Amino acid sequence: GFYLLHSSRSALINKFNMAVRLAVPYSTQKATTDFTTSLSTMTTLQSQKTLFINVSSGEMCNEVSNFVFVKTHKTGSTTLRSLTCRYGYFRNLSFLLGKQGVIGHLNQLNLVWTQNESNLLPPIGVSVEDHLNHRNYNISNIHVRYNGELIRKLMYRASDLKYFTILRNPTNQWLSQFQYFGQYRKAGLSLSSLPQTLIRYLKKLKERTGGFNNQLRDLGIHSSIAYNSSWLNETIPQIDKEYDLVLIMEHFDESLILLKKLLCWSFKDILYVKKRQQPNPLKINEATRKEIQKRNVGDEALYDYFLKVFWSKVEDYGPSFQKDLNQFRRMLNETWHMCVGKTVAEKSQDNYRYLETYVTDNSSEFCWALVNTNFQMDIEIVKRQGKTSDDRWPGLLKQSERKPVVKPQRRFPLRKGYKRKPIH
Ligand SMILES: Nc1ncnc2c1ncn2[C@@H]1O[C@H](COP(=O)(O)OS(=O)(=O)O)[C@@H](OP(=O)(O)O)[C@H]1O
Repeated sequence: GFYLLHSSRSALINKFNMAVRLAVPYSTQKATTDFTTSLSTMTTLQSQKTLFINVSSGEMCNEVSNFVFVKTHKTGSTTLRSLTCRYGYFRNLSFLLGKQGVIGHLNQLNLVWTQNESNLLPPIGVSVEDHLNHRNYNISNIHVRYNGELIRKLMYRASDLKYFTILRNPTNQWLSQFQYFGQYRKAGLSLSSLPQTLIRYLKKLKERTGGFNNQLRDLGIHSSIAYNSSWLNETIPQIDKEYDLVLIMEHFDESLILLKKLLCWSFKDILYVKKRQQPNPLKINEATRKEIQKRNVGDEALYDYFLKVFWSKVEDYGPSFQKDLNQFRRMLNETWHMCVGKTVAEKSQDNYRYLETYVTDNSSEFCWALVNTNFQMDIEIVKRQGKTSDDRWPGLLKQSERKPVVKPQRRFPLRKGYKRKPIH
């Protein structure tokens, strides 16, 4: 795992002591070893670039702050996006964002980018009218059908960006989208009888319809490839070359340990609260699953391939993987108790769409950003990049707590009956 240098670590690391002491502020070193204090000192660290040492290999690495996260649909991507937003928000980094949409998703990268016009929000420090300078973004993490060439034109340090995305078991991904986006309603089906009626609906679908192979599509691959096995066999290894890491939703925490290593981030950077979780996910029988699988052939091949790549990366990580994972999970648990107050199921028509979490009273700005109720932090990010209004903002913010005024605190109140456990 990666640790900030600490003087009591091995002789190998002591070799680098001098260099790291020069590069890393003392408060940052302390932050990694004392998690509770680290949260309260978080806001003082925002603009510091941090140099870490990889304890297992003794290698030094530089924190990566320029990256492209290709956001797929219904794959845990809002959770992943939320932590990447937090990372960039506290470091004053610029996000590639569209002018339209409540939080800047572009969906299709149909770029309007001329001297007179741009459909992007400017990066920090650039005016809204300076259209040709709507580029040099540090982070791309919105929904946008991937087009590497186009994205690279817009990003800062395009040659050394890190790329990652996330995939999910394709049947569960399809079910999640079918339910969440209300596609069952458009199909004339009711949610309560879906487990029984879905199979009939699937069998009647015309070939190549029904919103299958969406993960391939989000990665910018034309749907015709999904049904052609020789093209698939050629295309998937090419996708592999484009990405430094493909996370797997079913192994979310493990994936984040790999991401932390790739980006040379701290444990604190990868902490998260689950977003967009449906309280009543569909449960279907094996025969229905098979019908979905048959149509999702492209996504199935994609997922199988990257699941293998994922496990080989875990193996390459070495024996400290389990220890790091355990440490991370302890921190997740502690953070949850510290930051999360109530959880509410948000309803839309006949469906409870997702669970929304709210911060505890008097919590810190870190907790506010971690919990990110109703996209509050995303809204601050688009505002910071020149978006002045959106009809949906008041509606989103209405139910949520206001952004707290932050006073650094040493300790945070715990829920009644919860005992704080040491992290190490
Ligand atoms: N950490 C973690 N681990 C496991 N699963 C997780 C996690 N975070 C989100 N989720 C599940 O991801 C689904 C939401 O995906 P997205 O955020 O990508 O949806 S969206 O396309 O942005 O609307 C949604 O799946 P369903 O509940 O099946 O719909 C979430 O429950």
